[in-house]
Amino acid sequence: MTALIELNGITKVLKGQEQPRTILDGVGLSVHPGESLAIVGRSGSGKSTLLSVLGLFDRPDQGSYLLDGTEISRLPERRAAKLRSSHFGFVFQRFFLLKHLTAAQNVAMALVNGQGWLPRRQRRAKVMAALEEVGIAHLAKNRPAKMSGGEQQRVAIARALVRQPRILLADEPTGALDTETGTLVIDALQGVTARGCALILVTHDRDHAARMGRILHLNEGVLAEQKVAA
Ligand SMILES: Nc1ncnc2c1ncn2[C@@H]1O[C@H](COP(=O)(O)OP(=O)(O)OP(=O)(O)O)[C@@H](O)[C@H]1O
Repeated sequence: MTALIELNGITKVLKGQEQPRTILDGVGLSVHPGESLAIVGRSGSGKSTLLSVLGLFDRPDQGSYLLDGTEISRLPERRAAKLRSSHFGFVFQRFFLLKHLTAAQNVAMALVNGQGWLPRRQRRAKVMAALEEVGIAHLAKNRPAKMSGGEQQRVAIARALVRQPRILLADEPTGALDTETGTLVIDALQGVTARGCALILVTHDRDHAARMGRILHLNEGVLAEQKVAA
C-alpha cells in the first residue's frame, strides 16, 4: 500500500544567525491511513518545526515529501494552501475559537471556502456530525465562555474534522488542560483513526504518547522510532 505520507532525508536549517543551525536532520517517516503517531522529544528538539513541514506551513531545505506518492516539498504556496485545506486538519494548544460565535458556528467557519458557503442544510449536517464525533453535539449552541477548556478543545477538534481531513496534526493539544480533561481530548483525537484519518500528535505527556500506535523520538532534529505498540 502506498504510504499516505513518506518523508525521506528531510532537513531544515535555520539561517540568519551567526552559525546556521540544523533543526531537522535527515528525517525519514512513513505514515499510513488510520495510523496514530506520537512525536516526543525535549523542548527545542524540532517537533513543531516537523509538524510545520508536514502541514506545508514550512518547506524543507533538503529531502523529499511524498503525499499519496506525489512529491510536494517544493510546491508553490497557492497549491500548498489548497492541499492544506483539502488534506490536513490542525489542532493547537490554544483553541483559537471566536468567542462571539457558538460551537456550531465556530465549526462552520471551517467550511467557508473560495466559493462561499455550502447550502445551509448540508453545512448543518456536516457541523453536527463533527460535533457528534467528538461527543459534544449537545453543546452546539453554547459559546466558548460557557464551556470548559476540554470542551473548547473538542470544538477546535470538530472544526479541524469538519472537512474530513486525511491527516490530523495536533501540537500539544492537551498542554493547557488538566490530566482528566486531557484524556478526553486524546479520546476524541484517537477516534478519527477509525475512519482512516492519520493522527500525528506532538506531546510532552508520556501517557498520551503511549496511547498512540507508534512513538517517534526527536533528538536534536534526528527522528527515531521508540517502540512499536503490540
Ligand atoms: N523562526 C525561528 N527563528 C528562530 N529560531 C527558531 C525558529 N523556529 C524554530 N526555531 C528554533 O528551532 C528549534 C526547534 O524549535 P521547535 O519549536 O520545532 O521545537 P519543539 O521541539 O517543538 O519545542 P517545544 O517542545 O518547546 O515546543 C528551537 O531551538 C527553536 O528556538
